[in-house]
Amino acid sequence: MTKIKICGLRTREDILAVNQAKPDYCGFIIEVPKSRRSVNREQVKELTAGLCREVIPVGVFVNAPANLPVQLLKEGVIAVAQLHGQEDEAYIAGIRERTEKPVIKAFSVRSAADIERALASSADYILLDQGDGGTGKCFDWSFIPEIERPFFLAGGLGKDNLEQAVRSVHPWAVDLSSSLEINGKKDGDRIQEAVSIVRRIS
Ligand SMILES: O=C(O)c1ccccc1NCC(=O)[C@H](O)[C@H](O)COP(=O)(O)O
Repeated sequence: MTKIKICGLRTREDILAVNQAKPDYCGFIIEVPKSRRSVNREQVKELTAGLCREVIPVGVFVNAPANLPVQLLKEGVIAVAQLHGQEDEAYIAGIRERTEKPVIKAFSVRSAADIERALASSADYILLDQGDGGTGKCFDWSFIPEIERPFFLAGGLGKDNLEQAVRSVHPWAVDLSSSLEINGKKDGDRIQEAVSIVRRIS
């Protein structure tokens, strides 16, 4: 069954919405000043405290000092670290050794070579995305070959292309953010609709 991650949660209303819709994962953009979805470590602690147990909390980081994801993983505030910057193999290895928790490494796809680079990653999961993350835009899925390892597909996914993405690209998980927002805020009905689409077709 294809898994679904809802990313960029910021408020208690967002938590109530995912508790109801029950995606497999939810994501928090943590201390990324350039993102309007950024939350600080205290906020993410408060938010995840209200999260139901079935939904796995993922911390999304961009070139953060490694102590930030390590501390939050060790405290159990997040269960998975998603690295969305230029973190290298040594950084990934360090987090895994220090925490024994899973790591998702995101790659921006502009060519088939970017996919090759992603496939060589030692991370537990790779995430194929457009641009810097949270852009609401798709990349060209025709770059994606048959992939044996589990991967997240992200970038511009929404109700109009979710079914096509699952059926044609066969990702292990889909990751959505922008299309689930109205005026910059997550919308509970859109979250529910996206989860229902994925549950129905997988
Ligand atoms: O969402 C952000 O603002 C963001 C900022 C910096 C790094 C990553 C970010 N988002 C990561 C995600 O996992 C998004 O869900 C993913 O890129 C898909 O986004 P969208 O195209 O908006 O559905």
